[in-house]
Amino acid sequence: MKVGIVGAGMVGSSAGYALALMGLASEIVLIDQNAALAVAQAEDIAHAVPFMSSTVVNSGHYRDLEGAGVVILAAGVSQKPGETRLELLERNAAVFRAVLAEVLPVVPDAILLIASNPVDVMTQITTRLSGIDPRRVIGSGTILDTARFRSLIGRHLGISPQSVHAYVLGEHGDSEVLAWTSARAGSVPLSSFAAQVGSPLTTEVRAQIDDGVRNAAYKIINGKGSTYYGIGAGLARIVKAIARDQRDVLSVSISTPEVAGVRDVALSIPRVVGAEGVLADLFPDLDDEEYSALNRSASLLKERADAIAL
Ligand SMILES: NC(=O)C1=CN([C@@H]2O[C@H](COP(=O)(O)OP(=O)(O)OC[C@H]3O[C@@H](n4cnc5c(N)ncnc54)[C@H](O)[C@@H]3O)[C@@H](O)[C@H]2O)C=CC1
Ligand SMILES: CC(=O)C(=O)O
Repeated sequence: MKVGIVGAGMVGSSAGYALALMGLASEIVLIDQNAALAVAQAEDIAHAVPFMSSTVVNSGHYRDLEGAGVVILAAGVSQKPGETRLELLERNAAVFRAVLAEVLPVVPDAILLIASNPVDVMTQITTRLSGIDPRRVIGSGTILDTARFRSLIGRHLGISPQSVHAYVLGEHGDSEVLAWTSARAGSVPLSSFAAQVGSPLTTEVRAQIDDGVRNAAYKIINGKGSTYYGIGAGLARIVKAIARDQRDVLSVSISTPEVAGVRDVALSIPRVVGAEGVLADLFPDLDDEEYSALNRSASLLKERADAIAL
């Protein structure tokens, strides 16, 4: 599958690098308003290819997206230290208006995979502006938060994060909801597993993990300016599910008819992802506190998306 990437900065190039190393795309095209940056990133990534795969990596213009099955949208501004994702909204909405006007005429049938923040609202905006079936306009949503959650739980329990089945729901941002109630390790409920291995999930441990997940981006941005390796791999993981029609259950964001009592809102819940985009939505069992938190997250996102003029 040919994959287009619009925005060849840290996130777009990291996604391209991950895709190339994993051999998930036959061809990658990187596009950026800074054409020299796109050329340089494509060349650098192409030099990694002979070690790992046979992906053809190019830079190009919007017309070079023709034939792409997935287009990743990673253009726009990123957070400065202390800035929230939602504070980027007006600036990145303007970027998306310009970018979509170029992308849509060339690849009206491609699946759009959105990374730019605030990713849930950008997903809702893209759905509205494009008129594409909402199941084919996919935000990376909480795929990264879910990876952070699984990593910290795995570390606490002394097991691989791949044996942890837990999801972060709602906004990819401050109001996100760590779904503890439905979390499992292997097939065992998380608290039971934790007790059996002698590493109980005390209130203090849960609070530390919550902080580690919710505030990961702020800490990384303070330390090195931006985050990109994690989301680069996450975007490649979503492309893999699409390109190979894997029907993986991933926490991604799409515009959804109703979540936790809130209508027409883009946010993350676990969803089945395959060649046609999102094939099914899954609503995990939540306790009252988690449900209320998801309702608050959904309400906040809907309010922000409804307020933006297109
Ligand atoms: N969804 C997620 O989990 C994550 C999302 N992000 C978001 O991804 C976005 C990109 O972040 P970075 O790559 O670090 O930023 P960056 O500044 O390194 O790259 C952004 C690129 O977009 C390009 N661009 C801006 N306006 C454009 C336009 N109109 N047309 C074409 N290209 C344009 C810029 O020239 C720049 O190269 C940000 O919004 C950031 O917050 C970052 C990390 C994780
Ligand atoms: C920047 C961002 O959205 C993240 O790393 O979660």
